[in-house]
Amino acid sequence: MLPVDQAESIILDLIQPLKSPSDIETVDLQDAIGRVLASPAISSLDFPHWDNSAMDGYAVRYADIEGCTSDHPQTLEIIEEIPAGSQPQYTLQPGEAARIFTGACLPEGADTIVMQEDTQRQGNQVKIFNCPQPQAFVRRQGSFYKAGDLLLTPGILLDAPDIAVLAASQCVKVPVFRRVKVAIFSTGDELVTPDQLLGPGQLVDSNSYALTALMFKMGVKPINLGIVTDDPQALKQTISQAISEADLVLSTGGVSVGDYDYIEQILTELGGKIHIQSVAIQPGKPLTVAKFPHCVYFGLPGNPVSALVTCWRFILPAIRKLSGLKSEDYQPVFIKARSQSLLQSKGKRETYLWGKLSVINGEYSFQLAPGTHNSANLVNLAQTTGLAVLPINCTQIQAGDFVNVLPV
Ligand SMILES: Nc1nc2c(c(=O)[nH]1)N[C@H]1C(S)=C(S)[C@@H](COP(=O)(O)OP(=O)(O)OC[C@H]3O[C@@H](n4cnc5c(N)ncnc54)[C@H](O)[C@@H]3O)O[C@H]1N2
Ligand code: MOO
Ligand SMILES: [Mg+2]
Repeated sequence: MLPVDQAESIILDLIQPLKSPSDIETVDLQDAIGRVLASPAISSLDFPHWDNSAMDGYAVRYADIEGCTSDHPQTLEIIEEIPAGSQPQYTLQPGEAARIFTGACLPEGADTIVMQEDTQRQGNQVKIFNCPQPQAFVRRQGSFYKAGDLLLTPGILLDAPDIAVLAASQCVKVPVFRRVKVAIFSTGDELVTPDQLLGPGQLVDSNSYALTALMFKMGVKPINLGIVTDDPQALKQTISQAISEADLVLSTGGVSVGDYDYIEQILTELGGKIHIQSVAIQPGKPLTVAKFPHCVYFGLPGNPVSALVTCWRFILPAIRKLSGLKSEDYQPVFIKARSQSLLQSKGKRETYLWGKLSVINGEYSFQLAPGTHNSANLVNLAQTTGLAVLPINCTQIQAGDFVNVLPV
């Protein structure tokens, strides 16, 4: 049994991120949310695009108003009005001001903005009662960003602020990495689909639904291959199809030591190189990982909790790496949270207990799911938002103590 951290590095080493030109596609800006940027974004525009006002008020020459106060106001002649989106017509001369609004271009000759609240207008004149700092409220062209500099680095997950940046730089077609393709199927003679009648000894396939849902959430393209019986021929056919169509394959079941557990044998027959056979993780021990030339195969355990836990712990970082995300964004992140109850483990394998990660009084808190913690019990897995991790040899974490939690 491999320790969990070793299994994690083996898996991440097997994953080659998308990077070839054929892995890049162009999407419309409004479809780029949640995608990974594939090329540097560089704008030909300065930000701000021109010197402009940060306030509604008056554009002035600082030298004209220096030292003025409410007792000794300065009076200036208003020569024009500049709303946002218009082009100033005049150059300010000594003793002149321009009425200006937030976002409007600064006229030539002006260097400072006086906010409206510090002024009083009288016809074509304005009295200035308070002298701001020189250059006050002037947003200089290029002071946020200079045209030609790097705006967004490749390998970032595009979120709402990034979309705003791309929109502002008029990037309407965005180069992104293609969606990762993940084939999913469940194995087992006992399995039926949720809409089928349940016969004696049968069980509903929940794994392929859980994994497909998780893949949708990750923004990958799931290829759902349904249920395959514990028949070596049928399995071989589905596995061949899966490894030819997908970047990653997730199957569940058939990876333990039972007479009907054929996955590892078939992977070997098909030319896969087995890198992992079992991991010291509870639940999820018989995780099987094999490498094919263009695909990594994950044989996840059939027990529903084992399937999801191994997926959360190992597959999601692998998908993030494959998607083209940078190292700091694909590694799993654990949060120290105060456990609300006693956490227990047999101590033999790194143990993952499911529950709710939340913030209570400004502090992360872990609430263990009530009921049986058994890899076959998916009922109390509902609404899980975190997995508390008890390292090997740690048999207890007391209520009120801190525990590492993997948010899921
Ligand atoms: N002698 C041993 N037996 C087992 C060991 C072991 O070390 N020695 N390991 C146990 C552990 S731990 C796990 S985990 C399971 C893994 O078994 P498999 O991956 O071979 O999965 P199956 O045997 O096919 O099924 C296990 C269990 O899960 C149910 N199942 C399967 N597929 C689904 C599905 N799609 N949706 C819902 N439930 C599913 C299946 O009916 C079984 O109950 O092996 C232990 N045995
Ligand atoms: O590894 Mo199994 O998942 O303990 O039941
Ligand atoms: Mg089995």
